[in-house]
Amino acid sequence: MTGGPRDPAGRVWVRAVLVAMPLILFAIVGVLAPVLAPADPTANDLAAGLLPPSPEHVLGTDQLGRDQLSRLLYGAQISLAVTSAVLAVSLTAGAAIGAVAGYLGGWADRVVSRVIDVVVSLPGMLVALAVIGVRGPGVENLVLALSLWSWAPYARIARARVAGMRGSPHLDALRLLGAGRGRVIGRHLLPPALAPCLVYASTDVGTIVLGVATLSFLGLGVAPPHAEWGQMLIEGRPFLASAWWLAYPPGIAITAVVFASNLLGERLAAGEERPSVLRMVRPGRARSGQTPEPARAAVTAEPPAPIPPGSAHGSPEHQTVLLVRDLSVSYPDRGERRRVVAGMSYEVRPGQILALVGETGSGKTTAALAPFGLLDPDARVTGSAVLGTGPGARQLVGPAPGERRQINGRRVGVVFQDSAAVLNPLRTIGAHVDEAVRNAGRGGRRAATRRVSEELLRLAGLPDPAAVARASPHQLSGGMRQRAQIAMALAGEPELLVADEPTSALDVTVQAQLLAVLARLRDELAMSMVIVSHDLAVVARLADSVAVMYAGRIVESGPLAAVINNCDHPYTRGLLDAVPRPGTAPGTRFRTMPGQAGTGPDDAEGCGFAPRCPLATAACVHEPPALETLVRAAHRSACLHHPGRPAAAGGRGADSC
Ligand SMILES: Nc1ncnc2c1ncn2[C@@H]1O[C@H](COP(=O)(O)OP(=O)(O)OP(=O)(O)O)[C@@H](O)[C@H]1O
Repeated sequence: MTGGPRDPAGRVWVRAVLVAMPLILFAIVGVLAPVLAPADPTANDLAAGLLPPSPEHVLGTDQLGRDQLSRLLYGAQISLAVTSAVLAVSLTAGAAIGAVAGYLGGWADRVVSRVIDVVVSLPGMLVALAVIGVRGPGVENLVLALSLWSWAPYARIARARVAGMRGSPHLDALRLLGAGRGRVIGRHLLPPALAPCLVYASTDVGTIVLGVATLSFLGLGVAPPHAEWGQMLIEGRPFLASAWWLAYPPGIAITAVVFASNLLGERLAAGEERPSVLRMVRPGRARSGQTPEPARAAVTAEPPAPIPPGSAHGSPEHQTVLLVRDLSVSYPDRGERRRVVAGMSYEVRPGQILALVGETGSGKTTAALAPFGLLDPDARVTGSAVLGTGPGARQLVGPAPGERRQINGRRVGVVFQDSAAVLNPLRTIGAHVDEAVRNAGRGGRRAATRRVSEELLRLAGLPDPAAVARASPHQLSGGMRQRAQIAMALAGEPELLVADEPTSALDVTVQAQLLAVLARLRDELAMSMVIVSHDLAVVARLADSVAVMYAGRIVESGPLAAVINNCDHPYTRGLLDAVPRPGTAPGTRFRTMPGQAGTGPDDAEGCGFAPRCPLATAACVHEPPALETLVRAAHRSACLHHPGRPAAAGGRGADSC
């Protein structure tokens, strides 16, 4: 006989059933009350009033001689009936309203979201009191009153779930196949939205049972002589000292149902909200193993052949996570517009890191953030930037703010240089990450959201996520704050992470640790990244490909090894000379580039770097150099002389890297 491995899933179920036992009993007793009750719960027998528990009356009798056990069992039936009715109304209405709003987006979504916010923020019991005050007590009015404030959380959950799926390739494919709105919502969006709603419902059972009991306790719920737990409590209250069996059994029943409901909800929510960032580590996307190595070349400037959104480019060499073409950015300047980035094209392939490097003011940050609408509002962005390929591809230049919200924080995560400016000093790190999780549509109840946040903090390399979540930003070091930012950026399971100078404010050791975290995310999650840095040493440790920028243009681009070992452009040469290398003798002076950094792509008629270039000739001043392919197709450089191309006519191979 072989002992099979223990089944953890089975144990989880056993525990869930044990936790839910009071609820299961509540349901069974509620349904079978007429069979189980030994007596009529409304039959008076004044001669047998206030009898203590005995074999004849297991839970004693009340002051009217009614059998307490029978009243408790029938009380379960009433609570169960009202709770079921309220749940049916609020879950159906809430999930439907939320799903439609999440699907439609735009103003309909905004209006519904505001209404949900208002309803959720109202004290539920006050709403119920107002409704019953207007319509009078009774079971129907009780159901109406409780449903009126119970639907909103379901609507919020369903809305978030559906909004998160709105831009998915799956839905785009359905639309392309001609599926109508009703079918898309009913068949494809509601079922996944119902799952978290049902989890929430398990907790809501306790809230509703408590609501029914409270309203009956106040004389506004189920009217006497019907047995109801809240009513039994108020009837037993004057006898707490002399006849404990009147108030204690209904009190214990209410407490048990509420506790069981909350515990079950938490348990189910833990499974429901487990972060699927971890699920991203799947064979098809992991870099390690036998998966096909994505094409190394990740940067190109020509030909500008945009992949239109919706077209299917299935082969790996055509797959891009981000495809930017002819990107230009200008700002208003003394009545005119001044370009700070001009005609820039780059692309990021799956699981690859592209580094944008250059001196300060060269336009790296602008080029990296422009596709995502993260520049100042007065920036004018033109060109094309397509996120993803196939049916899920999205044109990023020019969409409405609502559409952007579906991309930023979800499909794209951003890490900024100054974590102190990003993090609110008055909020804990956990609150920041929780918010990012909720914004990404992956929030659940508070504890479940926090569990997701802690997983994300762990993923970002923070060893004690629970303690970090409780800390304020000022209690963390710069490196830890950057990791917290990374955790926030990962909340939406992004396809692309954009990191703007993520390590520049850190000391060398911490810098190395953070680079290791980013490399691990790339390697383990096959995450694509755009890293902005002025530091070629940083880039050399992390990037798969590099685009060197000068005065708003790419001057050299290609795979990391090609650019670092066989650089062509004199500007790249200058940047490399400024990097300290291992083994350099102490006291060695590093070469610095003469002159001022270029300020913009339109400031010079010819090559922007010519005024500082040791190789510049008259032609350079008048002729703007194109980004040309060197020896290998992916390696390009914009220099008339091409010193790095050994065989080129006029080339000066000796001066190359
Ligand atoms: N809001 C703005 N209004 C006007 N010009 C701007 C604005 N933001 C950036 N610029 C200009 O755009 C150019 C590129 O700036 P960007 O921040 O992209 O450079 P960078 O290479 O990332 O430099 P750094 O490393 O210093 O951030 C600079 O000349 C800068 O002055």
